[in-house]
Amino acid sequence: MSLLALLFKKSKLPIILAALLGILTGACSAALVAAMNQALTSRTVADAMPLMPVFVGLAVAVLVLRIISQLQLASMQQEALLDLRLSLCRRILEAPLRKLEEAGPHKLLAALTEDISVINSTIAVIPGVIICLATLVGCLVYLAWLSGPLLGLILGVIALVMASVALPNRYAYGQFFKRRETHDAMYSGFRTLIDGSKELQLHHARSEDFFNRDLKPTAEEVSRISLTTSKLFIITGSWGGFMVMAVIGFILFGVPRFQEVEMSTLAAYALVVLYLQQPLDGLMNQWPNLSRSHVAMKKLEKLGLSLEDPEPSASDNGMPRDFQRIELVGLGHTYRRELDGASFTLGPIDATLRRGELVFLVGGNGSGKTTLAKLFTGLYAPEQGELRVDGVPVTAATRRAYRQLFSAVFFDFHLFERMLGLDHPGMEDKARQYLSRLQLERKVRVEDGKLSTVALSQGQRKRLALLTSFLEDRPIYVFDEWAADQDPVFRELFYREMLPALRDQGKLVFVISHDDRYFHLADRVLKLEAGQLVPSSAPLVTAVPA
Ligand SMILES: Nc1ncnc2c1ncn2[C@@H]1O[C@H](COP(=O)(O)OP(=O)(O)OP(=O)(O)O)[C@@H](O)[C@H]1O
Repeated sequence: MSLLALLFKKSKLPIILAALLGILTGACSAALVAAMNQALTSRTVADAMPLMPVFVGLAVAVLVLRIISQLQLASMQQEALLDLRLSLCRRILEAPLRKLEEAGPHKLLAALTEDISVINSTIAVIPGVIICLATLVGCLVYLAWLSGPLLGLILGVIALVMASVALPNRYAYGQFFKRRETHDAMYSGFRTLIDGSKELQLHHARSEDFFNRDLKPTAEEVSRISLTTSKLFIITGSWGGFMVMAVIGFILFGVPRFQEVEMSTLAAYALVVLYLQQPLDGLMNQWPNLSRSHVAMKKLEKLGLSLEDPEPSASDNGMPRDFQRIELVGLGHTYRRELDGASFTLGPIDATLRRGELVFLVGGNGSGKTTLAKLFTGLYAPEQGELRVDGVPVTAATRRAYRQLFSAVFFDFHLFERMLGLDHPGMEDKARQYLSRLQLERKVRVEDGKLSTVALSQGQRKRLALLTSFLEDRPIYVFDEWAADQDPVFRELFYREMLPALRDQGKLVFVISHDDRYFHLADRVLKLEAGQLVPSSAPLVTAVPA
């Protein structure tokens, strides 16, 4: 969808109003040039004098209309930009996790910053473009009134001029695409620069290698393409200016060869074309912006983050919180790597998990535990099989509601400073109790629904993530190697007290673990090997169920 179409869809009335004002401005501009022409072709100065009030009136009308239409579009521009930004953020919030993982954080970051700012700068020029177009049309109507056949000739020449700049502009559009792709690579470099700062600072040769072979070439490529397109637009812009002169030359010296025209008509034509130079220049100068925004829109669409109105999302409610069992029926997922064609397949997995159960999921690195947890929690839509809650299948329409049954702390968890969505009465008191139980009360305070700090050790941050998860009070808990970076005291607390306490509250507790010292505490142990459930040799296993 083009930017203009999108804007029109989002704010029809302001756009129509601004366009009408722009058209009126263009019409007055054309009338102004007609008045100038009439004054210039008057036989005496006295003959021209009655035109003065018309001229002044039109000049003031153009001024006032231009200001009103620009102001109108300026406020619409900010509204539209805010709308675009927020709808992109909402798109990301609602996009399937797999899609976001496939895109990668650098591409999302580039979309949020680069594409949105390009679209913003284009919205900023739209008022000018509308006025230029309206002036152009108004002047053409005036030319048609002066002489129809002559207008036909002029339009032919203008079409030739447009064709001569269309090809280089097309090439520039391709270059914009290339530059935008290189931007993604540059953002990926920026992420490495920030996320890998410890590793880069500890190894000078690595840091130099990264700078010279990764970062610098992509930054240079972006700069090279930008320079090429800038040069191209400078040349086509100047060429356009030259062609206006060529058209005037054609009017003055070429047209009389083809047909008989009065010199006064030719002079009027030359004057109008000269007057048109400004809007034509304006249009030519805005061309790069329009092309870049088109590329940005295409890029957003490619990411699957089209800015059109999102589908109405399913309600968060509608899943019975008092369910008794969740069934995993032939559940499967495959990761495919485009580069080398390698793939990993999890499943088909069949299992039944019940409320009030403490289930451990174990297996070697890369056996598919986290992937299974993502399928189980509804973060991934199953490619194969389905989930059932008390026998009722989870569908695309109910998946979001299904996810609200879960509280999870993944291995790569994110800790929010604010207790988002948890402002129920007594929350802060409860949080303080958990803080003391997790021995964090001297490090962190909870005030106004906010943690006083999250700048803590990794183990402490994970304890805070656990606290948030307890406050959520959901019927199902998923912990992905939570205890991996805890000291022995907290491991004991976690496995021997906290998990059984959750189970005793009737929660379904699903724990990914490598801590074989605690496997015997589970009601059941599910074991994964190369994406398949296999019988587990861990103690106290009550068979892998179907
Ligand atoms: N986002 C992803 N894109 C592509 N492949 C992935 C992705 N995540 C995991 N994989 C592949 O899927 C396989 C299973 O990964 P998963 O993270 O589920 O294993 P795991 O059992 O949790 O491993 P670990 O114990 O190391 O955390 C891995 O071999 C990996 O190659």
